[in-house]
Amino acid sequence: MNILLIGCGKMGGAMLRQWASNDNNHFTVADPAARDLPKGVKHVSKMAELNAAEFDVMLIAIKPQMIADVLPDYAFSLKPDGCIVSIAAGCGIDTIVGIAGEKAIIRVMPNLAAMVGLGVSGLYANNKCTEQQKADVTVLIAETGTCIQLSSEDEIDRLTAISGSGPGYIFEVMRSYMAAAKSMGFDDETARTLVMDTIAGTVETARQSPDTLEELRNSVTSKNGTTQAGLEELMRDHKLEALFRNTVQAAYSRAIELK
Ligand SMILES: NC(=O)C1=CN([C@@H]2O[C@H](COP(=O)(O)OP(=O)(O)OC[C@H]3O[C@@H](n4cnc5c(N)ncnc54)[C@H](OP(=O)(O)O)[C@@H]3O)[C@@H](O)[C@H]2O)C=CC1
Ligand SMILES: O=C(O)[C@@H]1CCC=N1
Repeated sequence: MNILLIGCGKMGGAMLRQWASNDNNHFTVADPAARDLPKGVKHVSKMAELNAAEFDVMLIAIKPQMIADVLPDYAFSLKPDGCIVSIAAGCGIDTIVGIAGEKAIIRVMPNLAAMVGLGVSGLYANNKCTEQQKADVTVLIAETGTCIQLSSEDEIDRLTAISGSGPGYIFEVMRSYMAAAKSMGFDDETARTLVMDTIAGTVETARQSPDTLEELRNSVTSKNGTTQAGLEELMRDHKLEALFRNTVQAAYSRAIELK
């Protein structure tokens, strides 16, 4: 497929790094700021430099607030049977239709772990998309990690609040955990290793185990031991659960505002 990537910042760039290693597709990046693009990727700074080229897929990876300004310039470079894929948070299919007209449109919500091929994305296609388009875009997204098919657009906004923004929450949890390790006297490097290896090992243990997370947590917790003492603080008044619920609700509300 001939793919135009509009916006190649943190997220578009992360996905492009995975895609560029596969020769099946040809990429053109439209982004005035793009630097150090992978070998074989074409670059334009503005629409006029496309020289009337047409694309099978136009992938929108600019900030949602910019779409109304930027997309009209590029909308004509989509082939008549082409497909628009948007990874923008919130920005709904109706908004894209309002700018680009009735088209095959797929919303995808990836996350930053796509950078290392361990992303998780949700995908929702409108009813103008053919089965072939859905299959082609699913294969493309699956090159960056897990791809989950969604049956309503609202699910994309809810998934954004969990996995799209998720790496941001987890980086902050890691940062706080590491600050706690440093307060115990560990230097920066040791604290980082202790926290990252504990989290990576815990995730892998959970992946490989048939047990529930509650059972796994209990298997660490000796009666009257150290973990019990720590968890009594962490779980006091269910504050952690409430904090996560409020966190994802705030992110979901923002996705709705961005529509
Ligand atoms: N970051 C993330 O983890 C995730 C982001 N997303 C979505 O991805 C989209 C991009 O986010 P993110 O990558 O974080 O943002 P970035 O700001 O890193 O990337 C956007 C890129 O678009 C460029 N740009 C600005 N104006 C234009 C233009 N007129 N034409 C082409 N490109 C332009 C920007 O350049 P400049 O910097 O010079 O303005 C930048 O390189 C958003 O819609 C966001 O909702 C989705 C999931 C996860
Ligand atoms: O914060 C944002 O709006 C984007 C969408 C999900 C992650 N980053």
